[in-house]
Amino acid sequence: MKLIDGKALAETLQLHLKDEVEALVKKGIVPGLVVILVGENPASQVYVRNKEKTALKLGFHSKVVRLPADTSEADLLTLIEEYNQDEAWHGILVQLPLPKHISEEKVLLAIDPNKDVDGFHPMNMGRLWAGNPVMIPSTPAGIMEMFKAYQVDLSGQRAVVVGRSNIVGKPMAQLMMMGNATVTIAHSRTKNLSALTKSADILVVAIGVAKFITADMVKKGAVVIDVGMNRDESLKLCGDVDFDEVKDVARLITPVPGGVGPMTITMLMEQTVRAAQLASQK
Ligand SMILES: NC(=O)C1=CN([C@@H]2O[C@H](COP(=O)(O)OP(=O)(O)OC[C@H]3O[C@@H](n4cnc5c(N)ncnc54)[C@H](OP(=O)(O)O)[C@@H]3O)[C@@H](O)[C@H]2O)C=CC1
Ligand SMILES: Nc1nc(=O)c2c([nH]1)NC[C@@H]1CN(c3ccc(C(=O)N[C@@H](CCC(=O)O)C(=O)O)cc3)C=[N+]21
Repeated sequence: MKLIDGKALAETLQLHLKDEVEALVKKGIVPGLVVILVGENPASQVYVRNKEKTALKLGFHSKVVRLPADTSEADLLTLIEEYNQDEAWHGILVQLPLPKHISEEKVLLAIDPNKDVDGFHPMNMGRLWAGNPVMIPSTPAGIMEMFKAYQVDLSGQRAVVVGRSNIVGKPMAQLMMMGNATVTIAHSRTKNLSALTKSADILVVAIGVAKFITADMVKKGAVVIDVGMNRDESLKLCGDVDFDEVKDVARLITPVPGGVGPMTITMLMEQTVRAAQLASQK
């Protein structure tokens, strides 16, 4: 077994990004990322803090807008429109999940697709599925970077994605299909899931169930990517894959923490730099 070190790869990529930011700053453009967080979800607080830290480290213009949980949908939409109009901000990210009284669909539609560094706007989702992506969701984008760095050739491989969310599972499947893998998407209604996962050369798991994937569900020599962010019995951070078991079966495997998470943040920063570059070419 070999570890896919997402933390180290993220740091390497961030060094390159820093150079790109410096080049932009010389041209008078400072990449700007605004993160909007509604409510007090504790996990969201951690992620948002990590994003803010990284943005500042890279020399971005960065801001986190923290709004109370009872913020109205109308007020949030108005705020998004203000950031859409303001040229100082190249990326706008509204942290998910949102409180129940706010429509996620309306909020995602309100973000200018050119500033949608998450790639969650239906326009960007459509472009991705049409095979001409502009903004790519950062978690699957980070996983594709891991494949590149660890020379995982997807072509002709059998890939299985467990989880069908719009933010991870679906875009992940499409990106691997674009890399010429043969992709199957599994979910909570999939029958005989373990036979399916065991057939995978590449297994990506994004379900949010602690240590769900056990060694008997994995093919010997598979590449296993664990997107999950859960707490185990002792409240320790853990993934959807039972790492201690599966590491002896897999050829390559990502840890949690230190795997997909740091790559997600890095790709978000990269998309913001790209959004700033695109805006400067207009
Ligand atoms: N590291 C990172 O950067 C990121 C980590 N995450 C983490 O990844 C996990 C998934 O997130 P997200 O994609 O938003 O998840 P969602 O909760 O939106 O979706 C979960 C998906 O998993 C499926 N699922 C749930 N239980 C099972 C099961 N027992 N067997 C098979 N499929 C199942 C669901 O199926 P169905 O559709 O049938 O309900 C659904 O498609 C979470 O732990 C989240 O915290 C998320 C984003 C980024
Ligand atoms: N609009 C939006 N965009 C997102 O990109 C988005 C979102 N909403 N909602 C929630 C998910 C989750 N997510 C993570 C980001 C970083 C880590 C991360 O940094 N993880 C560290 C550990 C963090 C810790 O210590 O808890 C690691 O895995 O090593 C994890 C998860 C982004 N998401």
